[in-house]
Amino acid sequence: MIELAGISKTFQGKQGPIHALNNVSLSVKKGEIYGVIGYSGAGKSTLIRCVNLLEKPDAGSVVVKGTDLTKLSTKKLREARTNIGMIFQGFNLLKTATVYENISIPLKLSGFSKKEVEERVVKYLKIVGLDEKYHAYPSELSGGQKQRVAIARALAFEPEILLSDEATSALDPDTTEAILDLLLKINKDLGITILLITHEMNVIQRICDRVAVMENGEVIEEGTTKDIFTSPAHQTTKRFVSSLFTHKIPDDLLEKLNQTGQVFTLSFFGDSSGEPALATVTKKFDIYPNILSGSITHLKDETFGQLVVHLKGDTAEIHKAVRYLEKDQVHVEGVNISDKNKRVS
Ligand SMILES: Nc1ncnc2c1ncn2[C@@H]1O[C@H](COP(=O)(O)OP(=O)(O)OP(=O)(O)O)[C@@H](O)[C@H]1O
Repeated sequence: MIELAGISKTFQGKQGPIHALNNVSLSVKKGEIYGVIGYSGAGKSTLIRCVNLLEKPDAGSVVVKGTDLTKLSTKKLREARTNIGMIFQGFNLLKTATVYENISIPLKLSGFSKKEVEERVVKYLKIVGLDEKYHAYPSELSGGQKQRVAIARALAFEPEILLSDEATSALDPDTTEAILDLLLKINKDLGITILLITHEMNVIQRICDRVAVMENGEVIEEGTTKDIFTSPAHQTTKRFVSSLFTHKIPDDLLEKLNQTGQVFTLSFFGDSSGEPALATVTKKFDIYPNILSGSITHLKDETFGQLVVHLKGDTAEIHKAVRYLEKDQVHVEGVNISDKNKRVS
């Protein structure tokens, strides 16, 4: 649906050139929710703005539904953009216009008939759950309600793609949850493909099918949300995952425990989260587990649990137990002495 290939973008800053994007490629499939995560300055905003050419890349192609947008005339690009809605952290609503007008004005300007405009405003305000606020001004709405208006405005053009630029970053945790639920509903019920950028791992955890991690203008890791959570490879990805699972084991305890066995992080997915895997290996092998920390949460469609355990016993028995767990769909990662001082993820 969206194919970015070799995208580079350099800005001329006061202190010299800033390489905001350096040869970035990624591919978003039809119907999925794809998240790009990174710390401030990683290049996320520049990247998402390249998808609808609000930012023109210096190099690379932006192919949306088979058409390279960088090759289009201004007129054709304007048409192509109507298929790509966008929502922003700051909502970008007209302050002096009502909720109704915020949605209807862009439609009128695009040439829709009065009847069509009315039908669409009613339909999409209902979908975002704001059909009682037609005549309110943005100043009379909460942050979550403003974002709902912005989402209705984007949906009113009936796009196949929705770009979300930190849409929940200015919202409190409960409102964030509600807006993420709305994005899931839009994706599922209307079949809209969503590409979002965020610096919050809980956004990825809750709604994304796949994720790219960005740093210094580059994609440093990419995969399904499940893979990124169970086996993050890059240090930055590990930091993002551990921001949700803070199993911090004190240094001296870790050192002591590793003298009588080994400490592991066990990650469970889906059905395996409900199985007593640890109890089974304890019966089968000559090991004694001690649970140091644990948590369970939901990824988009699956349950994801983590346990940090100390397995006490003979090295050979521990290895057999680990192999058994791995066969049982449990992802096992050792927490070594060299990992102390780091959060376990
Ligand atoms: N118009 C611009 N002119 C000059 N430099 C820019 C411009 N836009 C972005 N940059 C620089 O490009 C780099 C990437 O910025 P970008 O906003 O894409 O990052 P980001 O990951 O979205 O960060 P944040 O989460 O803080 O918005 C930064 O160093 C930024 O200062």
